[in-house]
Amino acid sequence: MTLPKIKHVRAFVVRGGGADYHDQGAGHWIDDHIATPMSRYPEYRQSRQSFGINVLGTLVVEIEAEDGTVGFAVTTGGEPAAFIVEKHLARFLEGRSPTEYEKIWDQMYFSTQYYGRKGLVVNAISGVDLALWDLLGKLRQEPVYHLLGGAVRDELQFYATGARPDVAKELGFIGGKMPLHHGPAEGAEGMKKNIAMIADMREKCGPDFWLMLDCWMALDVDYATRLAIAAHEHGLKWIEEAISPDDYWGYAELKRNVPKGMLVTTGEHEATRWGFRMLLEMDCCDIIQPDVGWCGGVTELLKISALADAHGKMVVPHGSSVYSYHFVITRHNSPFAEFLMMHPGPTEVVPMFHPQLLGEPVPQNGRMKASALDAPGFGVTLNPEIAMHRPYTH
Ligand SMILES: C[C@H](O)[C@H](O)CC(=O)C(=O)O
Ligand SMILES: [Mg+2]
Repeated sequence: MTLPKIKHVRAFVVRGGGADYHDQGAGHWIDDHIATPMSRYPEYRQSRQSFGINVLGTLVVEIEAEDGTVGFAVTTGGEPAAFIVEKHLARFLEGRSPTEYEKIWDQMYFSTQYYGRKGLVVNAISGVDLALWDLLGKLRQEPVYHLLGGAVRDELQFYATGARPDVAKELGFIGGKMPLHHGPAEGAEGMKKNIAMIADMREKCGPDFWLMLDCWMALDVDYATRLAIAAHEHGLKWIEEAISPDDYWGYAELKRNVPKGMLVTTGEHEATRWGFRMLLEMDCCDIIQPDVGWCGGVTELLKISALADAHGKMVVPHGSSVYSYHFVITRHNSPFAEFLMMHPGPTEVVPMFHPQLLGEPVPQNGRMKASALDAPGFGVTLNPEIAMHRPYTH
């Protein structure tokens, strides 16, 4: 079957939540004194928005085929990513068949390598790649997870990320990952408060519920080691992204230092097979957590995942809603998925990328049937009510 060629690629910017899930209103748990690498500066400690965590906004990529079918995806990257998509990447797609995703990825990556390799540029590449898979699914009238090899289980099971693991337990999730609030600059007092929070949640959640801690790159190896040892007493399952993603050596040391049975996880700010090869070969962690909207898209995640499998490691993607669900359901080494609680409390399950997507499935009682993913492509549509801005054209 010959598919119609790609006619046009467009990039838009959207504000207010969605794929840029840190772009929330005042009082949201996700912006409440969470430890970051910027916490060493008192003026940027109380709120992550104060240092610009939400400065970019969401990138929307649309890819239109000659027959009028449109594939789309959302990720972060905002206006600078829109520039890269329109002015640089679009040329590698227009006039080509959507089946050529390998060659297209290769050309996007190597043409931008002199200023790219990670971060924003790979965000932009990921957005294009996901929009391409969405288009391919829509043209073939199949969900993306069928194109990736089909489901290896009947349903997904989820842990929840948010400030209320106790509520997550009541909502049926298998575990709760909470944000760390105080970094090394807040000294012994901050450490005491961090431990008290874990102890309090253990008390509220009972002995068996998984409890995890997200440190968002805020710590150093010494602090992370002391925190892990103290948290072990309260049954912490994993310590996540404890130090800088550039410090592979530090992660290897931390993994050797943590108490037996505690897992070290990282990777949401890592990109491409080459970045993850560093984490895997240096034995930096037990679980890798690529974000499919940031690591290079589905095309790259398949390679990262195969590499992890060969190293006997799990892949539990970071957030990323349907883009993660369609992948996780197809892989044995992705036995569960993350659900980022975007309710401000967070006391209710709301769609992760609300309000940008329509038809976005959510877990019920911590689970989601594979059949919830059966619509063509990634199975979602762009909400026509959101204000989209196209800053560049080509
Ligand atoms: C809660 C974390 O600080 C961050 O906002 C989300 C994250 O890293 C995760 O879901 O993992
Ligand atoms: Mg994280």
